[in-house]
Amino acid sequence: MTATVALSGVGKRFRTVEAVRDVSFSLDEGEIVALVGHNGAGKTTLMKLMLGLIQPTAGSVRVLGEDPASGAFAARRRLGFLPESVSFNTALTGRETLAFYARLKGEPVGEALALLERVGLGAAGSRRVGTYSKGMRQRLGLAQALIGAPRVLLLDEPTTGLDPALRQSFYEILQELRGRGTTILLASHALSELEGETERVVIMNRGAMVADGSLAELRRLARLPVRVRLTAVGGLDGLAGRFADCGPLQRVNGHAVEIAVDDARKIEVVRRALADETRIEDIEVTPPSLDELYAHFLRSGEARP
Ligand SMILES: Nc1ncnc2c1ncn2[C@@H]1O[C@H](COP(=O)(O)OP(=O)(O)OP(=O)(O)O)[C@@H](O)[C@H]1O
Repeated sequence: MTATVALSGVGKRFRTVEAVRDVSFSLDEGEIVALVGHNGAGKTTLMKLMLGLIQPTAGSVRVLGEDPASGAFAARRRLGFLPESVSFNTALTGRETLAFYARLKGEPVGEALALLERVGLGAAGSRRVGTYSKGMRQRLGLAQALIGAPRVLLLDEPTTGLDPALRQSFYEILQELRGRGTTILLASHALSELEGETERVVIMNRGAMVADGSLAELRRLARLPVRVRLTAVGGLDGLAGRFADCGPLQRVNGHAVEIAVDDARKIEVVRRALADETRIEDIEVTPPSLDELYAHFLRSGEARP
């Protein structure tokens, strides 16, 4: 894998605010990485550093092998950015807007206009942006970010304002870009929707990185319990007692219990439940969600000195 973005010991201070401190990670070609953290955690600051809009006060930032804050940052054309709040000139049409950004980037206008179709705005291309819905403006923002087939795409809360169907097609576009080797960094608060879309997650807390890994790695590190839900035929008579030694157990309703088991013991619990097949009619095993992992790593980050 080739690293497209490399951060090493990066810090950024705005007067008294330490927005980012000692952050190191690198992003590879063809990966979608979620950047998550509470408001003010430093996500946008990291993106601005990668774009070269601001300079780090410590450490180094390299994007496509160059320093983005240097005046001669030739790789800027290979970078796409969708800011958190997209604001366009409302008097221009969608087509005029994309043509404007294409010229600004020195890219062929025709190719940029084809992106309107790609984000589902083909039919609305000749309408003024002032008449667009929030979701349409967001898609125009994505089309703008895709001009010039960027090798690195930085998206700041891109799915805000998109309905579920649009969100789905938005992630389809990202998966396609990933397949072509684009690096995608996606800052978001929408943890549950990220779960199926990204393999790797970087968690920020008050300017510091508190976790970086695939969901599987984060689950292994966090050692949070897996939930095993057993649904019994008839009542719960004796069921709680038979699984009491497996972990904390909660009644869900008159037919089901949920046991929080160590990952290492889940198979044993499932086997035991299967051996009870005359009584157990359903078994559901749920690993810790990204929401739970996020809360865990924020807590453990807070616990650090
Ligand atoms: N130009 C600036 N001047 C002073 N402080 C700033 C500046 N930009 C960011 N900050 C501060 O740096 C910290 C990190 O801000 P940043 O915008 O990176 O957070 P974020 O994780 O993107 O938050 P959100 O989820 O709300 O977008 C915050 O405390 C913010 O107030």
